[in-house]
Amino acid sequence: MKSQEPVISLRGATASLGSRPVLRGLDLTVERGEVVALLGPNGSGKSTTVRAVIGQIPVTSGTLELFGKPLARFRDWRRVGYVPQRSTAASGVPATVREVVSSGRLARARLRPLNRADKEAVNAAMRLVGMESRAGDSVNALSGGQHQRVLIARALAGEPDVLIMDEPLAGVDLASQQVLADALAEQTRNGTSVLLVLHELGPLAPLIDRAVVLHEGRVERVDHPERLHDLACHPHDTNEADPASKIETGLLS
Ligand SMILES: Nc1ncnc2c1ncn2[C@@H]1O[C@H](COP(=O)(O)OP(=O)(O)OP(=O)(O)O)[C@@H](O)[C@H]1O
Repeated sequence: MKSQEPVISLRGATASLGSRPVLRGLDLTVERGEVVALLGPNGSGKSTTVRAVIGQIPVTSGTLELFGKPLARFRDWRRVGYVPQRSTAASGVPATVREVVSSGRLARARLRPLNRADKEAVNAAMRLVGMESRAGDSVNALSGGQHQRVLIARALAGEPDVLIMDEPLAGVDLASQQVLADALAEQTRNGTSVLLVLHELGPLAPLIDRAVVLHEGRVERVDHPERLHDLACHPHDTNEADPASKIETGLLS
């Protein structure tokens, strides 16, 4: 692979849910080592975009490439870590935190028992999100924010080259948000690329290289997060005629 090839490349992508067209010609690129936030109002297609990228929703026209390969030929899923939109790690299954996080290592271990390197990666992932002391606890005994930490640790345990996360901070208290922001900062320092859906930039703002704002299944605007942050905090600085002024009306809240 050439190093210039983007980690994720969507060109003119369209996708539908049932009979409803949701992505309507979406262009999105995540370069190596880049952190890209997807923003936009409810229903603009953010979740659909990330689910299309991981192959859960078919792209009906346009192109989608991962690490320079068309999705249909992409096999190296261990390079991809995915944290779905808020769900619980538990689902009634009596698993411990360590077991759930270890499941994120399976694609790397390929059915052989976890070796020492695998176990170290699992411990490191739990440590990174501040859950190492809860390793032996049942995930059924965790709070919502702790579940979210475990799901992120599960994705990190596979040591992915790209992390794709759908609203990773939803329902997470401020202290946990900061723990997760620090964990992600550590990952990105190591060169991991990130695509994440956010409603608020919050403590992740300093990590984000590019914010992509969707509207009705297309990219409405691409900007540096500081500019969006300024608009959200000082909406009166914006010009009514400027499409940027739309940013204040709930795109970041
Ligand atoms: N299963 C489904 N069948 C039909 N339409 C759906 C389905 N799921 C979602 N949609 C519609 O697809 C559109 C895009 O949804 P999507 O979840 O991608 O938006 P989003 O930007 O992630 O929204 P949110 O901020 O609310 O999470 C919405 O109009 C939604 O109503």
